[in-house]
Amino acid sequence: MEDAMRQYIELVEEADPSFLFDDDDEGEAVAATPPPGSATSAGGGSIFDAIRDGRPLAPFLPAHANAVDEESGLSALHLAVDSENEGAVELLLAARALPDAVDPQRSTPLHYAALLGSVSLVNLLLGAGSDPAMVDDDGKTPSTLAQREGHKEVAKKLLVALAAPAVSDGLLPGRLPTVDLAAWLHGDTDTREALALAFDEAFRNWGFCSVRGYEELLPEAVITEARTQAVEFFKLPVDEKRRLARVDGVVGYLGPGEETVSDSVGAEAKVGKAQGDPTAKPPVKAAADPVESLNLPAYQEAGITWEAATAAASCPWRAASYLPMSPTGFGPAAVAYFEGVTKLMLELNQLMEAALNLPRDHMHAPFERPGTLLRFAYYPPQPPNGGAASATAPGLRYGEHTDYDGFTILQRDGDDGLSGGLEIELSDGTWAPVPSLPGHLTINIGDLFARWTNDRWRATRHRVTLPKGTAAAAGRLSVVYFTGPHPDTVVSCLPSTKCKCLSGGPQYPPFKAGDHVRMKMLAATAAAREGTANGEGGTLV
Ligand SMILES: O=C(O)CCC(=O)C(=O)O
Ligand SMILES: [Fe+2]
Repeated sequence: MEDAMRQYIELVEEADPSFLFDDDDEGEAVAATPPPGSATSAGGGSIFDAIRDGRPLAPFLPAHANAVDEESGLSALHLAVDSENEGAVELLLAARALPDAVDPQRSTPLHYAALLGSVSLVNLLLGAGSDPAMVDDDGKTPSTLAQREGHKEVAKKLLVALAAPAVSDGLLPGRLPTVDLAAWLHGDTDTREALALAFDEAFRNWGFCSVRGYEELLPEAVITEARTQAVEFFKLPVDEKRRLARVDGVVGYLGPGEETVSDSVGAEAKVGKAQGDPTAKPPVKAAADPVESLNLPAYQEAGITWEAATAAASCPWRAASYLPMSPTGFGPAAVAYFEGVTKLMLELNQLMEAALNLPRDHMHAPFERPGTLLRFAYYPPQPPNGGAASATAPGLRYGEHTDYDGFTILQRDGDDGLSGGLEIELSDGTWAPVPSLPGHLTINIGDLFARWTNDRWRATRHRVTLPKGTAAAAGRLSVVYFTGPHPDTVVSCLPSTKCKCLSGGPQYPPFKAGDHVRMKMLAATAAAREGTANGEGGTLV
């Protein structure tokens, strides 16, 4: 095994979850700021001259560790890396030079090291906490540059670092593991192997990851159009939206308070592990969720025959009365989104096959006619004190829950690097925000995948909190694609040595995908149907 890979595995094994997602600084570029005074020493010349000439840096440190050359806009660290002066790089980092200073093109020292293809410089910088996810003005990460230049070893190291939680000294803020789909689609065998490994570790440790590089499957313009149309839809008078409520009150339009997602926790207990499910926790006390949603399912309603969802023409909810007449653009925009995000799902399934060493195309048959649900969720503005959030769960927009099915592909507000309220439960029971970054989707898995993988992968509990202060006055839109196999699929432990089913370990009894998902959906909407929710409830058609 490659050294980089071994190091990565060691890092992941040592990682402490409690440091993940402490994302105050997530994604922020740290501008290289010159220290007060000049970067010139009495000893002659500047720190930049000393680096260029290979002279001792001691007279300039630590005072000028973050000096910026006025002419070029480069930090001392940029220059030291560019000069391949490892000694200077070490001294600067030890003197607390900012590892992610940016030059006028927003390139970091790690971009420089990647372009040079220097393994040792990349190691030094990553070790000092350089962020491999930083993008320059051209939207390139260091790993993209290394790949472009044919520096395979460096590219692989950076890809693995990108997907791994930042652990360095355990005190630095962590980040959501990130998987670059473009690298998966176009990378060589080594690259794909590294990504599959990272994918497995992400779901094994956190149950969540971030995905980028999906543009060729799901273009940004399609996302924007779907979001724009959905926002217009939710502005419609409530009577008009209610026309899209469905007879069973489980899918279609659900008004504010008609869902209590935390009621779904534990609803799957009936299909629990024969030996007892050690991860099952008692259901949390339910409060109706102040959210309204339009849910476009592939299969849930009796009487609707499921047709192949990968072909837009036969998408089951397209011809049915699921879609609003107004705004007129919403239907086509939803179909375009559905097509793109379904392609994305199929790639994630292939990553899953590689990650779990499953036979190639193992996921193909169950997903040929997948049981998906496309959900547009709108969290209306709330008064700053938490208003409509109920007394039992003040400050929540969407209660604690695990998702029900396969991959959840979440597109949410947030070009600001903030979480927008999404939080996950860490293994010590504390909650941590999940940063949302431009050009990234958040992926997590639901209980069905956790069971299918015999709990190798985690269905992590999460919730949406109400932002504090005036931010609560802004509405919030999420576009969520719940993926899953055809409802008739019998789910029993995947034939992967990684899932320990082949060796006869404890397993869940087989269950039907559709039964499981349906049970959870019914549980989440039961209170509204029975008229006990504290929301306004609604007349179902
Ligand atoms: O809106 C979000 O950020 C998350 C929504 C969610 O967890 C869900 O719809 O299952
Ligand atoms: Fe969720």
